[in-house]
Parts: sequence; C-alpha cells; structure tokens
Amino acid sequence: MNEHRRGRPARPQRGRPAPRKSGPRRPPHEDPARRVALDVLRAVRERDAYANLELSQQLRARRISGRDAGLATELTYGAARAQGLLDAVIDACVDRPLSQVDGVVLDCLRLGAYQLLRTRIPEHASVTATVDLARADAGSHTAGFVNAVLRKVSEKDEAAWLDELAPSAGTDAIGNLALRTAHPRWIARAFAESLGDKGPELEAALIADDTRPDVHLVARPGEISADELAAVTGGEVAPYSPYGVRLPAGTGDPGELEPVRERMASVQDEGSQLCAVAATRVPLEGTDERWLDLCAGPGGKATLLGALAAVSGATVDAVEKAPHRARLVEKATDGLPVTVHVADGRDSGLRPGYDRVLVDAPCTGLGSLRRRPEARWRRQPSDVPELVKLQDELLAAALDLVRPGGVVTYVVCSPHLAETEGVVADVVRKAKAQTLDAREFFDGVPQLGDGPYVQLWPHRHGTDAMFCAVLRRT
Ligand SMILES: C[S@@+](CC[C@H](N)C(=O)[O-])C[C@H]1O[C@@H](n2cnc3c(N)ncnc32)[C@H](O)[C@@H]1O
Repeated sequence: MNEHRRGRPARPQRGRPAPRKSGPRRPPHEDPARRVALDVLRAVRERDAYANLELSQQLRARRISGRDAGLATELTYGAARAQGLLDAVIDACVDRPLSQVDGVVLDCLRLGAYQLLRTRIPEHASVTATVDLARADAGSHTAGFVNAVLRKVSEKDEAAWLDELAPSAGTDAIGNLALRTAHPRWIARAFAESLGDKGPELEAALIADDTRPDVHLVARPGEISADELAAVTGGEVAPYSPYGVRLPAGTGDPGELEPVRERMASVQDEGSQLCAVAATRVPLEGTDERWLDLCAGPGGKATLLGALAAVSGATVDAVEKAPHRARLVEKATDGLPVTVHVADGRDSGLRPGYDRVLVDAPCTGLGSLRRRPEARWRRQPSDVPELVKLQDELLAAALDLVRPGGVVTYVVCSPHLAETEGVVADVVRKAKAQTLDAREFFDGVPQLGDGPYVQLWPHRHGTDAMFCAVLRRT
C-alpha cells in the first residue's frame, strides 16, 4: 500500500474547500446523465437523501428520459452501491486520508472510478466527462487533481485492484468477500452469522445482494388472481406467493400499469407477501375475527391483510406511529375493513383480545439493501441495539394484545441475528408464548433450514431477506 502511495497526486484539502461560484459554471456540452448522477450522489452525502427518490425527482425535473435516464440510473446506483470498494481504490491513489478530500471532489472521484472499474464506458470518456463536472462544481484547480487520480485508478481493472487491496481470503474470508462485493464488513459478518457460512453461500448471498431485484406485484385477493394479473401485465406468476407476479425487466413504472392504477394490485416484494400470508394461515381454535397490524406504515402488508380479512369476514386494526405514514396506510387500505390508528404500538391503548397480530417491526433493513443503493453505507452497527430494544418492546406488546390461543407473527426485513432470533428468544423467555414452526406456513418454499424460524434470502428465494417467527400465546 505504502509503495503505491509514492508519487500520488496531492489533492485539495477539506480544510481549504474548493471555491464555488454563485451558480455552477457548466460547460454547454456537459453530459446530462453524469450531471444527474453527480448531483444525486452529492444529495445523498450532504443531506442524507434517498438515492432512488432523489434520482427520479431529478430526472423528472430535468426531463431526462430514454438512454440518458438509463445511464444516469446505472451510474448513480452503481456508484452509491459500490462506495466502499471505490473509496478503497481512490484511497490507494491519493496521498491523504479520504476524510480530508473535499466532498464534491470525492463524489466526482467515485463517479469516475465507478465508470472505470465497473462499466464498459471507454476510459477517455469516463475521465474527461468527470473532470468536466469537477471543474464546473469544484473549480478549475481541482480538474488536474481529479484527472490525475482517475488516470491512476485506470491503470488497473477491478480484479487487479481487488487482488491488491482485499485482505487474504485465507486469513480473513469475510473481509475478502466484503470488499469484493462492496459491502461493509459488519454487514457481511451479519450475513455470515445468519447463514452459518463464510464461504460459497456467503459469497452467493452478497453477490445476490449486489444485484438489482425483480419487481413483484401482489394481486389483491378477491379482486384479481395472480394468473389474471400475470396475463394483463405480461409478467409471470411468482414461484411461492399465491398472489405474486414477477414483472419482466424493463417494464417501466409499475404505478402506470392498469391493474395498479385500478387498485387491483400493488408493488410488493414476494417475501413480504409470504410473511403477511403466513400470518393469516396459522390455524386457530375459536374466533378469527380481530386482526392487528402493529407497525403498519406505509401499508403494504396491511393492504394484503385487509383484502384477506375482507374475504374471510375479519377486520384489521392498523397501528402506525408516524402520522404521515399512517396516512399512507389509510390511502392504501381505502375500501378494505381496516381501521388506522396513529399510536405507539408499545402503548396503543387498543382493546386486547386480538386473534392475530402482525409485528412487522422497524429494523436495520439489511434484508432489502438491494433496493436502496446507499443504505449499506449509511447504516451503522451502532443502530442495532436501539432497534433491538424497540423490537423487543413491540413484540412484548403484541403478546399482551393477543388472546390466549391467538398468534403473533414477528417479521423483520433483516437477517441480523440480534434482530431476529435474539429478539424472539428474549421475548419468549419472558412471556407466555410458544414458538411454532413457521416453515409450515410457507407452503412450497424450499431451503428453509431447520426451523422453527423462517429466513428468506435473495440468493435462495429471489426475495428480500425477510425473517419470520410465529408465536402462539399460551
Ligand atoms: C418495517 S416498517 C412496516 C412496513 C409495513 N408493515 C408494510 O408492509 O408496509 C415499520 C413501521 O413501524 C413504524 N414504527 C416505528 N416505531 C413504531 C412504534 N413504536 N409503534 C408503531 N409503529 C412504529 C415505522 O414508522 C414504520 O412505518
């Protein structure tokens, strides 16, 4: 590493920020796709924006579509997802810690390095177009620096950089795979611990997590069947969910599909569908009329529960703490037997005695990183304990609200053991509850391990990495 640092370009320092003109001086030939990508990366870094939301807003505002929009998406998502890997390479090409490089300059370097290492865009175009952006946003004195760093980056391809920078697979298998698949080490370790593997299966899981997911629709029970929905949308019936349809790649905005506009279907990952369906499938003795969704926003599972409740004659109370998310639940479940309550699920004030309760708890979201390119670098291990405490309290509250003999289904979109088995074990130890074998309620889904919990995985099931436990109140 030190050897590599010799002769590296000096770069503008953070302490001496690049001068910015009142308005960016943009060359007339500036490439619109790269401009959007850079502006989104900057918004993600500076104001914690969500890359997907920011990107679609900027594409709309600048009326960019077609190939330019495709390239902007590829560059934004790619550079955001691969940030840790790109930073390791850039770090090897500059003479100071990256923390001392001006933020905008670093965004430019990430964008340029991504093009050089992970796309087939010719080197000349990658470097020149990125240098133009740096000149416009960070001043002409940065152009030489960005040019020099990117030239250094281009001296090797991704594989050669990884051979140089990744820890040895023999002594640090997780660290090696983490860098190769552009994941933070703590997330790779969490996956390894959940899978019980730090070899080929971990590699498959991390690679799948680095791949853009298919879009699934859920056919609203009582309105349209999955077969009909597949026929109308040109999709195919999903392998496991009785209501799922997988859309072909390149379908465009699913919100524009007629069945979605007509509220006969909505976008929902197949794993989420399976967990909501499982919550309704556990056999009950006695009544089966009052259902509760204790963490309902924005309403994906509440909508499926509501539609199933309408068919079976049950009603659903949907609790959501955040008022704006509660409004989304109201909108999504309009016309269904669902009553929305803005409340803290730990102290909802609702009358106990529910037959079924779903706790789809707030979590790290490590199971849906495929959908949010920047999330893996934003989440921190220090987020886990606070979430675990909240999950614990919500699950305990659910067990207080369900009747004896009723069922609580606990779901998180994360394979992190502290959020999954850890929470369930802790609550079951303190509550009157029996753990059921959740696999029984995931009909036809293969590779569910030894139970009693279900952990879905992108590389095994093509779904988000959802965890599901089913408890019966004793
Ligand atoms: C994982 S999301 C639920 C997703 C939802 N079930 C769906 O399928 O669309 C967790 C939700 O719990 C909400 N939440 C967080 N803390 C809460 C609390 N103490 N009580 C109730 N809801 C809470 C969050 O605002 C968030 O909307």
